[in-house]
Parts: sequence; structure tokens; C-alpha cells
Amino acid sequence: MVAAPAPAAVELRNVSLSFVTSGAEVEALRDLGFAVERGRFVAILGPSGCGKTTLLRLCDGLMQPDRGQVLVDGAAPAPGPEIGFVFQSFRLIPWESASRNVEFGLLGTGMDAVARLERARHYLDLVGLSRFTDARPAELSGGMRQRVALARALAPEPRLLLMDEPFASLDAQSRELMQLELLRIWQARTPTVLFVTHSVDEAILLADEILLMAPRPGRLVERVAIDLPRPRWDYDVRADRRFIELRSFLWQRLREMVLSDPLSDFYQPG
Ligand SMILES: Nc1ncnc2c1ncn2[C@@H]1O[C@H](COP(=O)(O)OP(=O)(O)OP(=O)(O)O)[C@@H](O)[C@H]1O
Repeated sequence: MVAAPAPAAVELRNVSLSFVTSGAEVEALRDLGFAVERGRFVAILGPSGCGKTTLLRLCDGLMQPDRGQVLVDGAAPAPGPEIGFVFQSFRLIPWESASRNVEFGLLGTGMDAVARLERARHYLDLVGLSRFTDARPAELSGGMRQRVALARALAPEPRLLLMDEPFASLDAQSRELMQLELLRIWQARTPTVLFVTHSVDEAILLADEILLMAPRPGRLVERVAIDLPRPRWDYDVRADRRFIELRSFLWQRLREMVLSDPLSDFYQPG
């Protein structure tokens, strides 16, 4: 007997979702369909309002589609330790230490207090914060706070990591360091990652594949494979000829999308 193939890590089947606000309907997502294999790093790129955040919220089970199906490992997703979420705003508990913030992500895993502390320390160490386990968020820089948030999401060792513009509020230097750190951590454990970003460079640097989305209605317009060698931290990826080709292609596609959208600030008729 031939074993059934493993289900995709994430699969969306004809997913549509609208919001109604003040009587007006916004089609956040229309007929979205794609599958992501386990262990892949997928970036979701597209102009403001194309439904990137909504797509992530569907994948952690906090929202349901109006039509279609969302499957994570072959089943309807539910919030829990199997799915990690990292937000742009770090969402740390201000009065708790870095370690307690990470331990908080482990509640509901069945681990006892000693194991939780040990796991939290391990992940704080992994993101380079071993000397700051007792520091409160206010005592840490923006980059360090985002490291704590990353450690909190990673500590339960989720199979799926959802990241919503996690580095957007960091200064350019911290952002580049965090990107490389994320690549190292991902390559060591290879959880499946869906990573929302507005940055073409960030998407190319990190991902195996980019899902390019367009707004009004939010929809998938193209899947672009990123065929750059890994590991990407030990050479100057941005100087690679292929990186430059991909960037120019994606910029062109985004530019066309924004200039032809009558509701965008940059609309150019004709
Ligand atoms: N809770 C909500 N109520 C009403 N409309 C919403 C809600 N959430 C999202 N929308 C609308 O749905 C569309 C998609 O929103 P979403 O935040 O998913 O897009 P996005 O691509 O993540 O945008 P951005 O890049 O600006 O963060 C937008 O038009 C947005 O205004």
C-alpha cells in the first residue's frame, strides 16, 4: 500500500473574506488558493490593503473565511503553541522580565515551571539576549525587544511561524542583523514561515518563494521562486546578479499595480 502524501503545512482553497464597515463592503481577499510545503520560508508581498495581515489571521485560526477553506497540516487551524505569531509592535508585557515574557508563550504547552524557565533561557540565548533575561522591556532597545518577541514565538517550537512585518519598526542596522539572525534560526529548525513584508529586498533575502498580492480585491497575482543559494549570510546576497534581477522584476510588478489602482495615492490614469 502506498502511504498517503503528507498534507501541506498550509493550504488555502478558494478563500474569500469581506469586511463590512459603515455599510460599505471591503473585499479583503478574493478566491485565494495556494499550498506551502513543510519547512518552506514564504514571503507575502504587496501594496497596502491587499490582505496580507488578514491572510495571516486566517492561518492562526483567529478569523474564518466567508468562503473556502484554510488548512494547517491538513486541519482547520486553532490558536495554540503549534502556531507562533510575531507582530510589528512587539506586544511584550511591560512589567515582566524578558524571561517571563518568553515563558508566557509556553503556558498551555504542558511544561512545568522549571522546564519553561530553561526553555525561555535557551531561546533568549539563541537570539543573543542571555545577559538580559531579567531586564524589563523598557530597559531594552527596540531591536532587543523584537528579539524577545521572536524568542517568545520560537520557544514553544511551533511548526508554523506567522510573522507580520516583524522588523518594520526597527532601525536599518538592527533590521539587517535581525534578518540574518532569523535566517540562522530558521535554517537550524526549519519551521514553515509565512512572513509579511512591504520590503522587496527583505522578501528576496529571506524567502524560498514570494507570494505577490494585489489589492481591491485582495488577491494572489504571482508566485515567484527565489532561487538564490543558501546560506545567505555568508555572501553579499544583495550584490548577486540574480538578486538584482529579482528586485527589478518585483519592483516593476508592484509599480504597475500601484499606478493602475484608482484608489491608490499614486494612481496615474491611462
Ligand atoms: N477588522 C476590519 N474591519 C474592516 N476592514 C478591515 C478589517 N481588517 C482589514 N480590513 C480591510 O481589509 C483590507 C485588507 O486589510 P489587511 O490589513 O489584511 O491588508 P494589508 O495588506 O495587511 O495592509 P497593510 O500593508 O496596510 O498592513 C483593507 O482594505 C482593510 O482596510
